[in-house]
Amino acid sequence: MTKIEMKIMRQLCHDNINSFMGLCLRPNSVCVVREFCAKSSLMDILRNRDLKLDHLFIASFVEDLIKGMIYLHESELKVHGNLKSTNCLITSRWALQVADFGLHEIRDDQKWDCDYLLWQSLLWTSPELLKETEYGKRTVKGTQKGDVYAFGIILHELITRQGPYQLIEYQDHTKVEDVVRSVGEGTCFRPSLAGLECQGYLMDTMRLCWSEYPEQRPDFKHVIRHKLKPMFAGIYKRNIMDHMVVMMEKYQNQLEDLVEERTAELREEKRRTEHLLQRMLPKSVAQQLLNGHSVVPESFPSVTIYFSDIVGFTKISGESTPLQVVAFLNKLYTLFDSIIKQYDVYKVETIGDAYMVVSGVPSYKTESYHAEQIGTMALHLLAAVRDFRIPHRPEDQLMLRIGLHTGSCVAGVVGKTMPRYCLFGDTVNTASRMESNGEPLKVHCSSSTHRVLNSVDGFELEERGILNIKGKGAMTTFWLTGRKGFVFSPSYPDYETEEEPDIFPRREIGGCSSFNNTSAAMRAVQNSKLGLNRESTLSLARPKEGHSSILKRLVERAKNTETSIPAYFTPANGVSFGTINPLTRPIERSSQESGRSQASNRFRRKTLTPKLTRHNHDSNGRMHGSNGRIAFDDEDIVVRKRSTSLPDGEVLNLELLDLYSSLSAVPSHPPLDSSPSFYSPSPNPRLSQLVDGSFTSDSSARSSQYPSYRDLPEIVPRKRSLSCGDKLSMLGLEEEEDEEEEMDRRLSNGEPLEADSSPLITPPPKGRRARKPRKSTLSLQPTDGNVLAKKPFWHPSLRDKSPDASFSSLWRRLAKSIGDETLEQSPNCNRRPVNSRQPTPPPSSTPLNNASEPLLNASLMV
Ligand SMILES: Nc1nc2c(ncn2[C@@H]2O[C@H](COP(=O)(O)OP(=O)(O)OP(=O)(O)O)[C@@H](O)[C@H]2O)c(=O)[nH]1
Ligand SMILES: [Mg+2]
Repeated sequence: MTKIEMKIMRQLCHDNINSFMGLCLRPNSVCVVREFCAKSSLMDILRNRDLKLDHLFIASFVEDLIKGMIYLHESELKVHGNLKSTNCLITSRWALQVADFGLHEIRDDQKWDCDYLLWQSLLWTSPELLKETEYGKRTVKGTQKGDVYAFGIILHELITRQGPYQLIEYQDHTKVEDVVRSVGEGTCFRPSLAGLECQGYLMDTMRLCWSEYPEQRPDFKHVIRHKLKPMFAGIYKRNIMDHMVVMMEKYQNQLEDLVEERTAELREEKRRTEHLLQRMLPKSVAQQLLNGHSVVPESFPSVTIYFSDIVGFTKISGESTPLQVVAFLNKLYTLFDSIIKQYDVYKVETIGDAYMVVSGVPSYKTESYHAEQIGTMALHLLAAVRDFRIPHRPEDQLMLRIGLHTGSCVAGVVGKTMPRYCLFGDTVNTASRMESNGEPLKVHCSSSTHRVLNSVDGFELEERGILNIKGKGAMTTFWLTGRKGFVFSPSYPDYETEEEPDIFPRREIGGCSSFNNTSAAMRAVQNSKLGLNRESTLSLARPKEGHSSILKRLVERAKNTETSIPAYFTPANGVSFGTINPLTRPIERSSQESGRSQASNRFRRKTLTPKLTRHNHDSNGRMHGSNGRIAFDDEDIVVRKRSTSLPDGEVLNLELLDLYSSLSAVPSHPPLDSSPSFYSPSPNPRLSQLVDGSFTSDSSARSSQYPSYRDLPEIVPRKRSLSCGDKLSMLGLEEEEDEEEEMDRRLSNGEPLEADSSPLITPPPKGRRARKPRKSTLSLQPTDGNVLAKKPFWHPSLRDKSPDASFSSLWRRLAKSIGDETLEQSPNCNRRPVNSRQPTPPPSSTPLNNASEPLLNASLMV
């Protein structure tokens, strides 16, 4: 039985049927050898969220599946018996092929690696077959109605992309088993249609296909194909070859988008890393490290250093929980950080309650400038601390002691694991001594700082007297009490709503997080006269070429929420407000660009509303003979006839396709009339209309690039080029249309459809390989006996088939690759169809030219 079945299987030949080669028997397993499909299974494709499948892809898969199943059901095999999305394979050219049919006797003993796989494989099995097989304990041949049931489940999968019964997330068998048992119990448990975004006819078809009673399920050829006809309208509008080119282009564009998105993510990660580094080290130093340079220690002549410490911190910590201490210090240092941002200073470090800041490092200006920055900052911090409340001890006044000193120092990076930018020299010690010998809520400074501050306008200093400083001896020191003209408000920013560092929380990509709480930030600015961090808010605003879609979206979003952000510049430390609108320019630019596809960029110089001029058209608007023209104001582009089936060997003008698709964002224009010049309402269809030789208005094709199923027209008058499997050579074009119309009429009148007297697929003559009529656009041409020679390499009839991959050459490759394994099938069997239009190349001269892509796939069955 199996041998006969295999013979039949080997004779099957259809673009949508995966070729079966034979079996390879091993001691404990049987390998099925079949054609390899580069893009793996439909289930894998649907699960891959990176792949955007628009309705054209889905419709094309459905159409291929239906064609394959019609062929299979009309073949001698009659039944698939194992239809599921893992057995619908996708070729490198995005054609769907039905695989793993038949051989139920061999599968009967199949062992599953785990229970999940067993139960999962039953999700496509109809209730009556579940009962018959006792939930997969036995394998049966299956039935055509069972295949239809499986098709219904696959259709649902195609729409939801969430696996059969939307169980994509469940990887344990219990849930899957529950579902299978519910189906088997005959309770009409089926995938949910609630909230499904698809048109009514799709849901109807699904419901019909998975009817509880097999006799209520429709057949593929007459009912399913007819019911789903509106879905294929998009495909038929183009001919299959145009469609394939468009599909491949779309795939390519998707890949480009994906690369762009990933690049944007990478860029963002890099930005975060750099940002993190820049928070740990001064910017210039971080940049040197990022550039791979070592940082040489640098000496600075006269910098001013600030030290502060909390008086009684040890006592406070002793009386508090560690978490309270962390919360307290976090609140305090967030406040400090927000203040010091306004000054030209660098925060060196915090050690416990100690806070160290320097001005003059790593970029040095003048002695007085740096002393002035630190002096003003110290007064500002002191003012803020007076009003500061310890969160868990609101009654206590925080006692901060501040010390300043001016002098020379050396700065450099120490350590490799956690590199730190440190200051060295006696100036650091002296500044620390000034702090430790100071008094709470006072700024204590050395004589050198006093000298410099005295030279700057407005600083008020009082001599403290002579102090014996440990390790230094007697020193005259001073109190910095204020600065004339500067009133530091005791209020401080609402640090709880202050912008958070965007390196740790992954909230928004692209630096928009700074604006997340715009109003809070503005409030903070107004309350405290503090500025926003211009640096971080502007980081997104750098214009850059080739915005990724993620960035485009972000910029668009930012634009929508955009407000003028008051930004505070500190020429006089806290007196003036300005307004910046950092995002405006780049947004304008990116939003203009976002509306266009990449292809459009190439044609940007052309006007976006091209005038099409028809040439050689008749009164019906049909185009004759040679080329049409598109006039772009002053430029003419020749529209070539679709070339692939033309005897003069013209080629499809892909550039033009690109151009047309690039114009898809152009708003619609009035439909065509018969005047010689008109506007293009929708570019892509226009091309297909041009090449098809007829002009009709086409509204459905104006939909966006990824329309939902709702966008599909309910009923679209069939206007199509013929596709593979159509019996055009026998019927002629008109007969084909008549047959369709007749079927439409009968179905709409509720008349039964009797078996087709002229089947699309001629049943294979007994003992001979089925001959499949291959037509498509070729049939529009006078057959000259060697039409195949004119087929381009991507012609559907050649999809995934090496022209030289005759069975014998495949067999030789297989035999070579598996050595002396037993092969069930005779290699001498000639698989070339008797009436094949392509002469069979002699086996000896058959080059194995497709070696880079394996053509065989051996799936293991234990
Ligand atoms: N790329 C590629 N992947 C394949 C091919 N055939 C199968 N696969 C992968 O292997 C998975 C499992 O396929 P099979 O081994 O046939 O198992 P199954 O379809 O779940 O079960 P049965 O066919 O009933 O044995 C598929 O989902 C694909 O991911 C192929 O031709 N090409
Ligand atoms: Mg399989």
